[in-house]
Amino acid sequence: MSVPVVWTVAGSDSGGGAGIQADLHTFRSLKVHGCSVISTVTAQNSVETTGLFPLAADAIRQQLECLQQDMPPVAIKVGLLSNRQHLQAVANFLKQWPDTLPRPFMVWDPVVVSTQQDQLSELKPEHCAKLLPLVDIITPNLNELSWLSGLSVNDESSMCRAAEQLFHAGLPRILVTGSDFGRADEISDYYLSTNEHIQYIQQKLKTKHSHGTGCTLSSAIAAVLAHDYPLEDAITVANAYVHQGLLQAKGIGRGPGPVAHTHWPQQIKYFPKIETPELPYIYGEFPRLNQNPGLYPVVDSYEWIEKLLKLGIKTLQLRIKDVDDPQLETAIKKSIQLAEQYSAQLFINDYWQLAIKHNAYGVHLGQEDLTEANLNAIQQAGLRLGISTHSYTELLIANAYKPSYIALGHIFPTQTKAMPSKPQGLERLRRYVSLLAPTTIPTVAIGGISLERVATVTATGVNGIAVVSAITAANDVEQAVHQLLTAMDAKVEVGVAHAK
Ligand SMILES: Cc1ncc(COP(=O)(O)OP(=O)(O)O)c(N)n1
Ligand SMILES: Cc1nc(C(=O)O)sc1CCOP(=O)(O)O
Ligand SMILES: [Mg+2]
Repeated sequence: MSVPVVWTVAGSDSGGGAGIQADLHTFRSLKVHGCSVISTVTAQNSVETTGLFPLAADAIRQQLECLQQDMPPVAIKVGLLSNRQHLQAVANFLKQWPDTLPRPFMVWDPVVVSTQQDQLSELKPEHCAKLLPLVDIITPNLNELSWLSGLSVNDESSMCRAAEQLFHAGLPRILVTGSDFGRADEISDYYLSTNEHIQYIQQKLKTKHSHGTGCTLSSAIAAVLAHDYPLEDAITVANAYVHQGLLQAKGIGRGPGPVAHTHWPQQIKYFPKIETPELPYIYGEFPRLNQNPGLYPVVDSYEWIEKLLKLGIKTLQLRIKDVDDPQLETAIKKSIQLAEQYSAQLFINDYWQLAIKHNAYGVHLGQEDLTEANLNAIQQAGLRLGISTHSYTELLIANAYKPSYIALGHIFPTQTKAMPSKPQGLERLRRYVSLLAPTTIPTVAIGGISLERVATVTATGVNGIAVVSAITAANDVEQAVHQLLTAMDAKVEVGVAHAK
């Protein structure tokens, strides 16, 4: 597989902790090929900056043009631009991006002042208006946001006002980094666009070795995006990469040492808590499953439920998509009663009120349902809860509710449902399964899983495999169930189950 190319346009930090050096370390750790366009050479150590040597704007232009001829990027991170001419050179280059090349994703970290509080740039906020409409996201800290917007920012509402001002200037999105707004223990990055507000929250760390965090975060966002993750996941993984780097940072030099650069974050303890204003808060956890899901058919009628229970299936889902079906409540009620007789784990998709009313074993909800459904009521009624996820970000949101299982989809292309996200593939499934392992919450893979694919999916360590068409489109259902179970090496006898 080819390695994605990412560029950084930034200053050189002779101390090796920030700027171009931090960006290239990040790119290497996150497995992209990094190209570097140097804007300024700084004489800098961990204590002070003693010299700034901005290159001529023409040197920046030539580096950019030379790279474009041969190594076009998937994403570009822009850091230190020392003056108006630098900014103009980058803006002109982007404006003339040829239609023949895919447009790269642009991340701009507007660096003005160093960690040691040295002024690094002569840029004025009014110069920045030229670049704002050409980038996809900027990643300022609170001081930089204040500087850019000309507004004082000291709480969430002034932060949102400052962001609005930049949106009016043509900026589409912003990630405001490292804000605590007076909280003692937690620190947040806020992602804001005209219609979204996501907060990435971490425990505050005591380390002083945080040199290069802003550069590292923005270059990590560019690197993860280049691997074709959605933006909210690029931010999630970049946030975890920086948190891991802060925890592992060793002091080098007498001042603040550099963030450590290791590898793609793999442990859930490094990942942020994610909140949005719409997501409900609930305390406690949902009941555990009686057994791992194993083969988990998802079907749309009572008749299917009955057939599968008789074949020995122990975890299954009733997913009726016709809201006007006059038999809806009857089908749900009868399915719940029959599954109970077979001691099976039946999940009702979507209709959580009916599931509570008829005392179902569990409910399955999608991410968008989390904001609508009454999770407290489901929990109080003692029902299990399964939650769908399609990304790192959704997985972390689901995990915070301590559900009975977490579904990971869609793994392969599926004909059964129109999906807004891309198929995740086995490599991401493996990453998610191992990320969730310490939580002991069972995982279920779904989407495009056919008999031929079952063995490789099982090998990821996932605890359940949910299928629709592999069963409902089979000519011989009993044989399909038998083959799927055999492929999963499930120790369930087929065709002999009886109600208790
Ligand atoms: C096991 C399992 N995983 C995912 C889904 C999808 O649920 P949802 O996101 O609620 O979408 P719909 O099924 O309602 O279209 C599922 N049903 N089961
Ligand atoms: C209902 C559903 N939910 C998905 C998700 O990823 O959330 S994929 C999916 C369809 C699964 O059907 P099949 O096994 O026929 O591909
Ligand atoms: Mg649903």
